[in-house]
Amino acid sequence: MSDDDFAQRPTALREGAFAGKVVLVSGGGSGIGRAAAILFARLWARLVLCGRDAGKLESAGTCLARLGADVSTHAMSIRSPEAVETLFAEVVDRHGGLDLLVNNAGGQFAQASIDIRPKGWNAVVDTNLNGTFYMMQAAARHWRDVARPGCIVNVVAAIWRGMPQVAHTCAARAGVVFLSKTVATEWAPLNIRVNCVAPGTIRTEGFGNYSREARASFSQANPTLRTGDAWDIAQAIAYLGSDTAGFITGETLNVDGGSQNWGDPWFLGRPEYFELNYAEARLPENLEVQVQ
Ligand SMILES: CCC/C=C/C(=O)SCCNC(=O)CCNC(=O)[C@H](O)C(C)(C)COP(=O)([O-])OP(=O)([O-])OC[C@H]1O[C@@H](n2cnc3c(N)ncnc32)[C@H](O)[C@@H]1OP(=O)([O-])[O-]
Ligand SMILES: NC(=O)C1=CN([C@@H]2O[C@H](COP(=O)(O)OP(=O)(O)OC[C@H]3O[C@@H](n4cnc5c(N)ncnc54)[C@H](OP(=O)(O)O)[C@@H]3O)[C@@H](O)[C@H]2O)C=CC1
Repeated sequence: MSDDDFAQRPTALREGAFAGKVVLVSGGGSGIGRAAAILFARLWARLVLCGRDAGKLESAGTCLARLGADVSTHAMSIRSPEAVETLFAEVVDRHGGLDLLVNNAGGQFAQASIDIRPKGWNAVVDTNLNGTFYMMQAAARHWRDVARPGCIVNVVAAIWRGMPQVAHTCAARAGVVFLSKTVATEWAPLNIRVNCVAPGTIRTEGFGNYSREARASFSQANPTLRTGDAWDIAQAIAYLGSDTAGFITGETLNVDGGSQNWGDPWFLGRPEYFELNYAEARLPENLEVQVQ
């Protein structure tokens, strides 16, 4: 899907639903974050994008400005608590405050958990769990200090049956889900809602990090036997971030084509051990009798 497609795709959300609201999307330069930013621009939000790669952010910023959005871009890493603090100071300075934080930045590399080294484990947990927490905490402190309501949507993953070959990200995303449930209660008195969206396999630029075999498994990893696209996730994010979802907090919305129930994505390809061969399967003797 291209920017132009996302600028045209139908959406259930009301035009102007985010008029006057400031929305911060981390990882807004590509994939799901970029699609979400385009949707928010179409709903009249003012936008803040952050990510590490200034070039990606600039390109997304140009696209959003073309759609008429007031947008600022900030090259930084969510892994640095100091950079997060600076980001929020810049947002307040430039936009006067924040209404919705979309924690979409994240990622991982595929590796058997038995081989993951401490630096790699820490890099993934630091981005997906710690970085997400720094952003959530900075947003909550801002809303507490200015006595205004706020809303957070965290993009996690469909972790419910484990994620073989990306154990680090599975552990980190599980952390974010339960962190979200926890602070949804703690921060309710501050009028802050906190929810998650759990994507299944969604074809984005991020797929380029995986082998052809892995990508083939992604497209058959749910009962619909296809991948989702960034617009599917963008709409779920916008719904949970909107006033329409005002009575929803501490929830995780799965947008996964049913992968919770059936399907197995393999980030390095399916190991031979898991290749099923019903024709040659040996049946237990008593079952053999019933079958005859
Ligand atoms: C559910 C369906 C599908 C889901 C799809 C998506 O999510 S798509 C969307 C998601 N998009 C993405 O996932 C985008 C890509 N992912 C990222 O950018 C990740 O955030 C990151 C953590 C890999 C980069 O963090 P960073 O900048 O800190 O990385 P760094 O380069 O400095 O490495 C630090 C250490 O990590 C280790 N290590 C790293 N790579 C590999 C590897 N291939 N192999 C083995 N190990 C690897 C290594 O120990 C390395 O240290 P070393 O040995 O080099 O001294
Ligand atoms: N596509 C899929 O199938 C699924 C995706 N997800 C998750 O959805 C989110 C979006 O992924 P997707 O759009 O597919 O892939 P992308 O790789 O396009 O998006 C990841 C984004 O995160 C940003 N990012 C990564 N690390 C940091 C950091 N330390 N600080 C700031 N920004 C960072 C990247 O920007 P930059 O490079 O500029 O830093 C990039 O824009 C990710 O969290 C991903 O893991 C979850 C399940 C499935």
